[in-house]
Amino acid sequence: MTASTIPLKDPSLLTDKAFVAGEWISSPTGKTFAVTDPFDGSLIANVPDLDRTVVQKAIDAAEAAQKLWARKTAKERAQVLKRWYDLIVANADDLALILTTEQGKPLAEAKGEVVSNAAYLEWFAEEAKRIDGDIIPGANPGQRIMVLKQPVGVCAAITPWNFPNGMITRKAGPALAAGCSMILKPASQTPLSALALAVLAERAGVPKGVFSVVTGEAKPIGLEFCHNPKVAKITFTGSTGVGRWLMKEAADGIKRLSLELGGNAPFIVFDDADIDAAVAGAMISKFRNAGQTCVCANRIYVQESVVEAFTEKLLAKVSGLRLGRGTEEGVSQGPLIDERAVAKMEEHVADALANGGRLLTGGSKSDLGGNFYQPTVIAGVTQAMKVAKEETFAPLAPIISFKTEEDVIAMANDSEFGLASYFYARDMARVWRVSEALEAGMVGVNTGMIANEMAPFGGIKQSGMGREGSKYGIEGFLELKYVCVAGI
Ligand SMILES: NC(=O)C1=CN([C@@H]2O[C@H](COP(=O)(O)OP(=O)(O)OC[C@H]3O[C@@H](n4cnc5c(N)ncnc54)[C@H](OP(=O)(O)O)[C@@H]3O)[C@@H](O)[C@H]2O)C=CC1
Ligand SMILES: O=C(O)[C@H](O)CS(=O)(=O)O
Repeated sequence: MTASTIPLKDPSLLTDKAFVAGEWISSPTGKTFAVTDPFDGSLIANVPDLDRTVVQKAIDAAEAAQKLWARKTAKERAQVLKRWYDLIVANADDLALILTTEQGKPLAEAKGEVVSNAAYLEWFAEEAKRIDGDIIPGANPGQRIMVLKQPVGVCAAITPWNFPNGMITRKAGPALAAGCSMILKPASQTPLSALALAVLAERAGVPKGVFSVVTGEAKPIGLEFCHNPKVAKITFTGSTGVGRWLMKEAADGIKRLSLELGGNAPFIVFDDADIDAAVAGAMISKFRNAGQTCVCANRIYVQESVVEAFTEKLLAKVSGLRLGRGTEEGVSQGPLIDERAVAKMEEHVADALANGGRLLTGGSKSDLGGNFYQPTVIAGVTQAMKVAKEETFAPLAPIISFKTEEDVIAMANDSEFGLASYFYARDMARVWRVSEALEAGMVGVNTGMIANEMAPFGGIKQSGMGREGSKYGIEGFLELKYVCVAGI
């Protein structure tokens, strides 16, 4: 679909201009890059490929604007964020259509992403009013220790293509609530959702310079974010490789970092589990966004005595998945984002089959062509296979059977990643033991869906640092200042 053929109720939400320092700009150098529909590769729009001088301008404006923004009362900032939230919800159908066109996921999922993540703006609008400091008794009778919480300052955000809308409100919500400003670099495959959010931010009354969207080549923009002394913090969602690179580059300036990186989530089904519920959870956790979420079940461990029953029921559900254009009624799986994603899926399937895995369904590209790959289930998978070690980020469900609780915990924790994990069990003692033993920032017990604005989303190990959502989510955008008040 091209920009002009997307049937939007409000066509002004779709823009091919970047939003810098409160102005909508074309590329000063004339350089642009193409945004295409992953369904058929058709051109949607060309957006500015901005160079570092424009990014510097956005940072300068963010620095000036932040000081004024931080001086507003929490209630004033909350009102702006709440208006932004209301506008997103009111325009959710259009935002979902833009999202599906540039990213490929089914429209219902896109709308779910838009609305459930707009909730982070609403949540943090409320949290803005609860950034409480502290008074601590002093070291002697004439002293008091006063603890203030102040905004970190100018924040740079980098977001991925798999949640082109939701990852932005998750970062902007706490940042703006805390009194920070933000310059966002969205993924080059999906910048149109970010720009549409900027249209609504402007309408909501976010002051000029407080929120900018810079589009362009990742590395120069990333370098500017890391080396510009005016940037106090970088918040990133994406691959562990890029997260590691940002950490190194930002080290000289000792910048604050929040990193939501890759995962390799174990999904464990114990013999006392409700098998139907476990299958439902596995379907949502594995196949949402065609397997392209950082919290996707990557390795499905099933206890020996229930592996046959679980697999049979899972296959029945997988056979009901329908591939197609995300805007078509009844489609549950869109295309993968690009050829690179298809190649990784092919590599993991080939490796599993070459090493003794048994293909139960799928295993090849779909007849639809392009970047469509069939939902695939492979049984007889082992810890040695690539699929057990690396994030597939595609619709591959590998089944690994296990004997004991001890064995499966060891296998689940045998990973450098520690983002999400899931397990299904009914024995309460087991629920406590396993929840505590899994090395992950998040554990879903008898559920395949764990993210919402009230919960602290984030990982341990090489899955990153910092949390998004909940009362903890604002902490990464605040500094503590201690004031020693003497002479009392
Ligand atoms: N945790 C998560 O949610 C995600 C994890 N991933 C994992 O990463 C794999 C690869 O996906 P990919 O899209 O390449 O992820 P990347 O980490 O490359 O991209 C994520 C974001 O980082 C930007 N980026 C890339 N390189 C730099 C850089 N040097 N400096 C600053 N920004 C940079 C990208 O920009 P640009 O688009 O312009 O390259 C994009 O905005 C996936 O298969 C998956 O395993 C991917 C996406 C999200
Ligand atoms: O991939 C991600 O960043 C998350 O999985 C998105 S969600 O699970 O929070 O929707």
